[in-house]
This record gives sequence, C-alpha cells and structure tokens, in this order.
Amino acid sequence: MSETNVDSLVASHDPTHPANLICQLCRLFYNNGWVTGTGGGISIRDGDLIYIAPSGVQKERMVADNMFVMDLPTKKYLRVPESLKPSACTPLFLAAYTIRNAGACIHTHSQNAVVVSLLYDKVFTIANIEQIKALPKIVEPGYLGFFDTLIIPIIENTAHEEDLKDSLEQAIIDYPSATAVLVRRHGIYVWGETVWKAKVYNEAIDYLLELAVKMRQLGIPPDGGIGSERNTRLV
Ligand SMILES: CSC[C@@H](O)[C@@H](O)C(=O)COP(=O)(O)O
Ligand SMILES: [Zn+2]
Repeated sequence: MSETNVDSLVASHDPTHPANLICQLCRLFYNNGWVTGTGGGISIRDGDLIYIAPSGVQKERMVADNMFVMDLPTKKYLRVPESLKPSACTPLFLAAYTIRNAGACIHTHSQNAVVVSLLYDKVFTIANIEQIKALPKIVEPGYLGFFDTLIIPIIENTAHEEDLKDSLEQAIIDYPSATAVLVRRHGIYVWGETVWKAKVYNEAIDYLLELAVKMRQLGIPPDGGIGSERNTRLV
C-alpha cells in the first residue's frame, strides 16, 4: 500500500469512522475524568482492521492522523504515524479482540475503578441495582436482570502496562461472563461487541463502581441483597 493509500485508512469526513470516533470518545472520556494525564484510551476494530491511539499523548487532543492501524489476523501495522509509538495498552486490547471477538475495548483510569480495586480482593460484585440491566450476560444471549449479580475480576497491576497481558488474558478465560477486568491501583478494561456497546458497558460499570463505593461508605453491602440496607435506615 502506498503512503497515500495508507493515510486513506484514517482520513474520513464520517464522524463514525473509527479514527474519528477514537478522538471524539476520548474527549468525552476526558471530561468524565477517565483518560486524564495521558492515561487510559480506546481501540476500535473495523472488520480485520484495528485502530489504535498513540502512547503517552494527551488523549483528548488527538486527531485521526495520529492513529495506528493494525491488521488483526497478521498483527502487522498497516499505518504507523511518524514519531509516535502505539499505545502500551495494545496487547491488552488485542486480548479482548482475539479471545472475545470484541468490536472495541476501552481502558480508563477512573477513580471509581481504582477505589473499588482497593476495597475488594479477587472480584467486585454488586446485585439488585437497576443499572445492572445495561450489562450483557455474555455466556448466553441477553442482559443481566435486576436480581442478577454483576461480577468483575480484579488483577494485580504491573510496572508496565503491556505486562498485564497474561493476567488479563487469564481473567478473561476464568470469568467467561465478564465484559470487564479491573486492574488494582490502576483502572479498568471494558470491551463490547461494538464500540457503542463498549461505551454503554463502560458507563454502566463506572456508575455501579461509584455507587458501590458510596454504599460501602454507608455500611450497605453492594451485593448484600434487597433489605440489607434496613439496618442503616434512619427511620
Ligand atoms: C499516566 S501514564 C499511563 C500509562 O502507563 C498507561 O497506564 C495508560 O493507560 C496509557 O498508556 P498509553 O501508552 O499512553 O496509551
Ligand atoms: Zn493504564
């Protein structure tokens, strides 16, 4: 592919083109405090093509021309922007693509994720909250119900992002119903069948993580079941 054709992989006026969408969603995530200070990011898959942001840049200031493009079957880069390195999260994004056939994978440094990772040991669980219904069952078609329990595994952080690969892959395999993995003292990886599903799952999970922290502060166990709040009621 010539240089011009390579650039055509990311040059589009379509706001839903993956290269444009990564920039747009990162600005949205930045405003939620999820990808500030260069941390976090998102990768999107379009068929066999994977769009990856550069490493160590302000994620809210990226433009489509900054995007790397990889061919998923061969893992070869088709487009490498000058003077940039691909995100250190790339091996983690690839785990979601190859093991779960994800359409997009989001990584945030959400403080809700970090606090929850300090409060729970191996898994985060929450039940009987309406927002759980936004999350998929994965192991069977459909979404979790109000009476179901959401389970998100927690893995230990490593000195370098790429070294999380093995434990993240193991967690994905060990928890087939999970659509996210928390990384202790670091953040969270969330993936979905499409970019829009990944976005919704990330939003719903972050809401539930924040809620769980508040419930714990009030002495209400987030997975304690309906009625476990009775002891803390004022009247
Ligand atoms: C604040 S540095 C954060 C990085 O080490 C890493 O955790 C991260 O989430 C982003 O990595 P990047 O390579 O910039 O895409
Ligand atoms: Zn990170």
